[in-house]
Amino acid sequence: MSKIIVRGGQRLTGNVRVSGAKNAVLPILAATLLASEGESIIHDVPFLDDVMTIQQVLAALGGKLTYDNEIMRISAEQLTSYEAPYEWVRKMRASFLVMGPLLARLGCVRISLPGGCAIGNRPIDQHLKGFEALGTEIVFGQGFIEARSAGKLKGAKVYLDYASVGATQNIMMAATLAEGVTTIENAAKEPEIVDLANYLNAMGAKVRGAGTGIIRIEGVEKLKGARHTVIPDRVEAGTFMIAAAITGGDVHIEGAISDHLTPVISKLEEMGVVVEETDNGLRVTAPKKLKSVDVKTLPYPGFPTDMQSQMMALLMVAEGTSIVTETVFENRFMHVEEFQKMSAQIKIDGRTAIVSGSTQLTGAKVTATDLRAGAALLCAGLMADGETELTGLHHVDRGYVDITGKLAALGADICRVDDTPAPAPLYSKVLEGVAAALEEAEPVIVAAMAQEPAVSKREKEVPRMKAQPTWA
Ligand SMILES: CC(=O)N[C@H]1[C@@H](OP(=O)(O)OP(=O)(O)OC[C@H]2O[C@@H](n3ccc(=O)[nH]c3=O)[C@H](O)[C@@H]2O)O[C@H](CO)[C@@H](O)[C@@H]1O
Ligand SMILES: C=C(OP(=O)(O)O)C(=O)O
Repeated sequence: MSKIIVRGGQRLTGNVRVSGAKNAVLPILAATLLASEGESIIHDVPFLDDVMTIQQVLAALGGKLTYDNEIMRISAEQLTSYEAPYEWVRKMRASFLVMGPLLARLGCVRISLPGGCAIGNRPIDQHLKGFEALGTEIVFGQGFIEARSAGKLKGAKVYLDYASVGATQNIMMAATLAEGVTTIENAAKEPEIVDLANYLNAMGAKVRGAGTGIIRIEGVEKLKGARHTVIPDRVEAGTFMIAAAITGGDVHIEGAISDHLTPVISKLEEMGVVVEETDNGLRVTAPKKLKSVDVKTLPYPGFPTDMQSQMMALLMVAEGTSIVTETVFENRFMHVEEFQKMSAQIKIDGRTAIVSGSTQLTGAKVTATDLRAGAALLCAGLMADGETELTGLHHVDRGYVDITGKLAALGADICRVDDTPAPAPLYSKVLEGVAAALEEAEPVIVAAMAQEPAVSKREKEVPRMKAQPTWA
């Protein structure tokens, strides 16, 4: 079983570069499916398992992709399937974001119900409500959904009952090619929504108001591939801010955008941490003793739920008692049991956790119960007495680029032990192998194609769906 081993007690110092944002790049890669012409070139694409997953989904739909040096090139001119396969969609919730683009491009989609971190029920009713308002008929199968529209989608007014990030993104993408104007009311305001809107507009879309509660999308005839650079990951940046603070360190977080981190910065400052803006990031300096604070997670610009567990790690060592309230996901305290193995004093009462501070944490064998929980346990391990051994690394690999290497470069006593080679490099080797094999086989394939009868040639020129919708 792969594990990360951290020995606590090292003060972190130095510079760490933040990678492109997972939660921005995934919807942007889904949106590349909207381009019926030209190639999209996406910069700062982080090397993450989730990125590999969406890459598989796009390839299964007919997208042609290359990925090198954090740059992904995608051509989706000829989609060959309307079906997002179960094997990939079950792995990651964000795969569901191909539904909007496929409806907009093809007028039909078959998609499995999404998986992802088990932090709550995570329904998709708001996504579907939006698609229905745009003129889509939706049928539920066993574990999957089929949806179709009788022609182009039609612009409509959509009011979201909850400012859902994913629903806002999915509906926004679907509306870009709809006839007429769509407004999304009570839209999510996260920076990742703004980043997606910027990319869509670069493709030729007309999206206004992203980052506010009302987004207006005027449908256009078609979209073209575009070049875009993904925003830095505010959750990764926030995680390193906590890592710096918990060790009483002095760390420069290169690429961190202060505006995206306002709630995290203000809570850290209340605790006594000094956060200074620099030309290209944030410098975090922490005193030895920190004060307790209360934290309540909320949609942006409130305190992010994706930073709740890391913040809790810090509160465990601050002086005094803190109250943490999780309002976004109903089951996002699973890390508490793991923290308790490290001697944390935390009581849970419904959606509230009461954290007693000034704890001398002790190293233990712990498991990442979700992506952010894994990072939070590493933060706790950085100042625990003795050795902490973290397993469940498949969660961490979904969303952090080489967190072990980055922490080690800041002075942490940390290492990763993989039974099998780490999944990401292995994957790239497979891709390299496939690319090399294809290159070698190309003359043979071309020759074989030239000998095929005329009827097959015609089929090749007209991209066909792999399967037909049940109503076709
Ligand atoms: C890939 C990605 O970007 N993931 C982020 C995204 O997830 P995601 O887009 O799934 O989060 P949402 O904003 O949709 O979910 C927030 C809340 O809305 C509820 N809800 C959502 C959709 C719906 O149709 N009905 C409904 O009731 C959810 O159950 C949850 O309680 O935003 C979350 C909230 O900031 C983050 O924690 C995730 O890291
Ligand atoms: C919950 C998260 O991701 P996802 O929505 O993909 O499960 C996260 O990034 O913390």
